[in-house]
Amino acid sequence: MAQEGTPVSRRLSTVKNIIIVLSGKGGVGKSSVSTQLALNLHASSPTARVGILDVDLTGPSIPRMLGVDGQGVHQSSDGWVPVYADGSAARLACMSVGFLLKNKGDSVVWRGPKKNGMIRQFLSDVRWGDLDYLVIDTPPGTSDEHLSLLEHMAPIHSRLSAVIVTTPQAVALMDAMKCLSFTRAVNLPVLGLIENMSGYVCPCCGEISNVFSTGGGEEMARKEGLTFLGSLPVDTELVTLLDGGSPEGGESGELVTRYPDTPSAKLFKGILDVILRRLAEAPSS
Ligand SMILES: Nc1ncnc2c1ncn2[C@@H]1O[C@H](COP(=O)(O)OP(=O)(O)OP(=O)(O)O)[C@@H](O)[C@H]1O
Ligand code: SF4
Repeated sequence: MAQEGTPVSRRLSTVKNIIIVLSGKGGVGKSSVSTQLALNLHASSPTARVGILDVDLTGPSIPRMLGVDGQGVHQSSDGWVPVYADGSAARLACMSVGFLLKNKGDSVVWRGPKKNGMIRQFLSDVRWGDLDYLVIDTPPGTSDEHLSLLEHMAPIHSRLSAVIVTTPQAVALMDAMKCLSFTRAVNLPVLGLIENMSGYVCPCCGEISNVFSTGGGEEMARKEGLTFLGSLPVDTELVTLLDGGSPEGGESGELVTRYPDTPSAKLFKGILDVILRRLAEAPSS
């Protein structure tokens, strides 16, 4: 097929759905939502094959959240072999610039063309194999990385969709609006909006208290004609799991087995149901 002619489109021809996770503002929990989305998609069926690609080049956090940051990718004759976060099951593949840095904690200071080249390489050189879903975690805002991603994936645009993450605060919502305008400008379908850090799960009794404002995301979704995917409260169990990795990195598969017991996992199931329904409605390539 003519549209499958670029190295990126050829490599991603075995990927059924590509979900780009966006946020207007930094620190609203985009990477934790990307990680949870990948974990929930992985758990959605015993055969689901999921990839997660971290293109937050200057602040890659997915390897740490998945508990695999001590590991490295290696080069095969057919490209980079991703790191599997579910151990020998090998159904949850992860690729991040974090695996390529010499020292943990090193940061990447690259100009636009180098970032663009790295993103192209991530999209064309990773040996994902057959995937039902590829989740892409992006930097906050709408930057060179977002434009590069969309440019390289233009031939497979019909398989792309986005999820927008915000917190309930007015300043985050304003930035989420900018993000939404970006998706409209580049004609990227939005599956819906998630309001993260919406209320607080009490570590003693598990009750959700609305200590901060909540509902702003839902209100924005209603006004803008977006699907509201759901709210996720501040969950101390989740943060311990995602941020508490050992200095050497965690055991592969550990997060996959521990995550389902968190309050967030139970709430994310509802969000996943809506995402899967929305994906089924969307026209496929
Ligand atoms: N619902 C939540 N409950 C508790 N902690 C959370 C929640 N969501 C995110 N966090 C924590 O908040 C911090 C920031 O989250 P995260 O890195 O996912 O944000 P981000 O939007 O991807 O940030 P960046 O701007 O660096 O890309 C992390 O320590 C994460 O574990
Ligand atoms: S929700 Fe409030 S009252 Fe209930 S256990 Fe937690 S802190 Fe105590």
